[in-house]
Amino acid sequence: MSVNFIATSRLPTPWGVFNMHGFEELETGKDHVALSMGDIANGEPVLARVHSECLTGDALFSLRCDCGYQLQEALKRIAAEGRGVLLYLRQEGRGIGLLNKVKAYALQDAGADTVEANEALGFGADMREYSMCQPMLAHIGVQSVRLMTNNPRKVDALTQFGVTVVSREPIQTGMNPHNENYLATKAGKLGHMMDLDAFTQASDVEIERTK
Ligand SMILES: Nc1nc2c(ncn2[C@@H]2O[C@H](COP(=O)(O)OP(=O)(O)OP(=O)(O)O)[C@@H](O)[C@H]2O)c(=O)[nH]1
Ligand SMILES: [Zn+2]
Repeated sequence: MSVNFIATSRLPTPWGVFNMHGFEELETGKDHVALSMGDIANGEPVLARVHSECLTGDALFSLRCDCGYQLQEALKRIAAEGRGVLLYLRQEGRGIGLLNKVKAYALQDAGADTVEANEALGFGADMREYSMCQPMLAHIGVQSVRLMTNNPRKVDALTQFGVTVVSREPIQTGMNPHNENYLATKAGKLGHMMDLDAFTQASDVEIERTK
């Protein structure tokens, strides 16, 4: 996928000030952003997260998944190193879109797991693609990454599309009673490498409110 670079701005966050780089996919018009911090163009491998949009988890505080927790954790780790990059990709619902994800959640409320729900709607378990990542990273000078992910298929897909992944760094956080089954399905059916005992839990206060 070719991308057009649009502009760079500052993005202050609770963990530090990032640079936000906006891109547009030429073929689809979809927009994506990269958040960066520090000297990412000096040739040293860059701590990186390739994060797929999850409106419910990233912005609406949903406890159904671990996305919002991973997003915060990635930004915190980058800020702690003072150097890194996060690609925020607009591939909501593993690529099926927001409203289809709401339909999938409705099927999950009735007993399906995350993979069965996608398949019942006529989609594959994971419809994302990563061809925009290499050109986005190249534009901001990143040559290789230490990728924060539990998903080995993401490492393979990025590698296939020309991104040099020198290592994988686990990012296990935000487990709570609402997403235990979801995380177990990711580990069991989607091949995520997760040690369910090593997860950081969402705080007791957050869980208490949802009983
Ligand atoms: N279709 C569908 N998409 C979901 C569901 N829960 C989360 N998502 C989407 O899944 C994407 C995140 O993918 P995950 O499978 O959680 O994790 P990953 O990106 O593959 O792997 P990590 O790098 O380890 O986080 C986001 O686009 C979410 O919107 C669900 O139940 N159904
Ligand atoms: Zn999510």
